[in-house]
Amino acid sequence: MTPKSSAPVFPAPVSSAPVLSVTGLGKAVPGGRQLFTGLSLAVAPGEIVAIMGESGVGKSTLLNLVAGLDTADSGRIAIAGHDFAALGDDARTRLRRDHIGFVFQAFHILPHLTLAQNVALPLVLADSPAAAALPRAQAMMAKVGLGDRGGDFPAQLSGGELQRIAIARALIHTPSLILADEPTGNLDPETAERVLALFIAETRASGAGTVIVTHSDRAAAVADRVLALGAAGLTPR
Ligand SMILES: Nc1ncnc2c1ncn2[C@@H]1O[C@H](COP(=O)(O)OP(=O)(O)OP(=O)(O)O)[C@@H](O)[C@H]1O
Repeated sequence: MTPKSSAPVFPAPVSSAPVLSVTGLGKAVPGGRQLFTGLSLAVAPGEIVAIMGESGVGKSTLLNLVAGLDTADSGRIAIAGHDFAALGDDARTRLRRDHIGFVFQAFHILPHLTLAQNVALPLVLADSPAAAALPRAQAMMAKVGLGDRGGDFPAQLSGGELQRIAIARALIHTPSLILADEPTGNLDPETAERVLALFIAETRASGAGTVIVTHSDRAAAVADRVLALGAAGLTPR
């Protein structure tokens, strides 16, 4: 009989290295106006950072740059220690797919897929077989209170329900970094409050670093840090 090991069981190491590191970022809009220059930001694992600022100041542009969906004029962006600029197109796509969860209006739920298939998509794109991905998607949908809707299609859902699906999809592949652009935009105040509470609870449970771009004081109030984007760059609010 094998003796029972007395070796201690160590918890997974907790790394405080930033999941997002932005250094000296500069971006001008195509017309030439400088949106920001020398902008820096570090987000630790498990940290929730809200970015606020006037309309047109460049919040969504910053999020798109961090997501690798737009290219900066200067500076450096690293996700989970990987520098975007050092990677080719395929590796950059892979980094985005594996390490980032998106709650973006532009990342619409696909209308021709069932809700479970939509939620499973990040796993399938990361080469997980559908047979394994779908049960995980169902479990994630249950967490956001939509466990019985997996076979439905997006057109059958309300705005708040769709936003919950977007949250489930953003979290299913346990990303290191979650990027959310107005996660409660377009929702009535009561639904916005519920979706926000769910989003924060799930984000906290996942341990991912999170950046939320928002105009909502309610959303900012649940963040660990609130930064204002303006002419002086990112400043504490
Ligand atoms: N492709 C583009 N061509 C020209 N200008 C652009 C382009 N994309 C964004 N802009 C401009 O860049 C500026 C910043 O836009 P962005 O969407 O990042 O602002 P924002 O702070 O997120 O605004 P809002 O709070 O209204 O969503 C705006 O003035 C916008 O018109």
